Amino acid sequence: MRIAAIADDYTGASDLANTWAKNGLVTIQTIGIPEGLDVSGADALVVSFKIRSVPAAEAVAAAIRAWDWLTARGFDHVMYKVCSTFDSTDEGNIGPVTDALRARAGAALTLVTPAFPETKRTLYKGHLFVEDVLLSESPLRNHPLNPMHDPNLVRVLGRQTPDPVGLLDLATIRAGDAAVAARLDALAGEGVRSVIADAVAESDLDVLGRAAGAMPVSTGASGLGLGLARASGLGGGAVPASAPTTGPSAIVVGSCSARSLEQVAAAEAVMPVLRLDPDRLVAGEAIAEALDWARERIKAGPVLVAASGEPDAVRAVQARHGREAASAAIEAGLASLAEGLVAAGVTRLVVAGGETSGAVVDRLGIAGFRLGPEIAPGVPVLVTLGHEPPLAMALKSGNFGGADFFAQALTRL
Ligand SMILES: Nc1ncnc2c1ncn2[C@@H]1O[C@H](COP(=O)(O)OP(=O)(O)O)[C@@H](O)[C@H]1O
Ligand SMILES: O=C(O)[C@@H](O)C(=O)COP(=O)(O)O
Repeated sequence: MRIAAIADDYTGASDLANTWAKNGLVTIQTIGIPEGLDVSGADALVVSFKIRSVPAAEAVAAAIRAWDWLTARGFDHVMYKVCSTFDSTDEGNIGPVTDALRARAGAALTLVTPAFPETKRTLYKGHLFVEDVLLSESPLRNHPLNPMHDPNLVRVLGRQTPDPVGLLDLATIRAGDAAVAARLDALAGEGVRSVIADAVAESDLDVLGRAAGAMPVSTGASGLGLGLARASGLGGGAVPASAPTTGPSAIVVGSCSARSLEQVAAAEAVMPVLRLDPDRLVAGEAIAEALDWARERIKAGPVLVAASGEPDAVRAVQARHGREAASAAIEAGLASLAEGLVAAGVTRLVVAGGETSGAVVDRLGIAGFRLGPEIAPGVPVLVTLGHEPPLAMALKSGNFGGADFFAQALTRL
């Protein structure tokens, strides 16, 4: 079974590609549909889009294009990679894309689970836990673009799709493959189209990987990816080797997630850190000065530039400028900054934040990545394909990595 994924953001794509690569699948992460890239040697392909927060019709159109491209090239199963914290709004895009891919594949059901036990995202009776608390009590309640206030994913997904959503509960999963198959048949008979699946341990994801792998499409995060990898029968490839690059390094942070804020604070002890004024960023100012500041320092060592703010400050910025406008302007500013840093010789670049990574990678015109070793669960070293000179990068999801992630990442790039 050759497996592929359509990822709704670039950090999430690198997280899944990391799971597949470290399980021995030869994996390539592409940016969009890889028209000009040779991917023939890959067991597994992750096509990255920036479609988590765009209008649903746009997300559906991109996903369907990728589905057609992947299935025409012999991929047997395609997973829609969403966030392990189910980041989405009532308008989508998890429901609309899941429905559209199911219809395109002619499938009766889609299994949906964001569980990722390695990073402490678990699902019980349809309720998503992030570490020790429900999703709605986790820092995700303050996300700048998709604040998550409801931990019951049957309900959350139910608001994103006209079709009934069912639950495959842990007891059935623990009863094994036959019990799961019987329950899925019963749910399909009741008219259910999307099934939220519990999972607390990786062994639950082995069962779900086998069930999902028997269908053409699924929706999930790295945990389901692990189950699919194990079910695929592939996995003989070498675990990615370290590929240290020399040259100046920099870190660009647009994530406002609690973990990223902690990591920026920790970096202050070990490298120069510049915190940007978000109002000036929205006004299109501040980047030229930030670039001058960074250029003066990168020959001596790494620098970090952050736009990030605490939840109250982010809400205030959004109230002044509008949520979408503020996000788009800040992302564009950070993309210009990254472009300037690479032009100034930076070859080792860490970007924190999914939307931010999308904006930066697009601006740099990167076609895809080969996978390097894991830095922290969910965050691998990425080596650019089709960029001269090659860059060593890490795209850090908002809530991943320990407090010292940034310093740690630079020792691996
Ligand atoms: N100080 C700020 N005020 C308002 N929005 C901000 C600020 N700093 C960054 N942002 C925006 O917040 C969003 C963070 O999302 P993202 O990059 O996906 O991070 P995460 O991975 O943590 O979700 C981006 O759109 C970014 O431009
Ligand atoms: O599944 C996950 O948690 C990550 O892969 C992911 O998608 C995180 O998104 P961002 O926090 O927006 O980077």
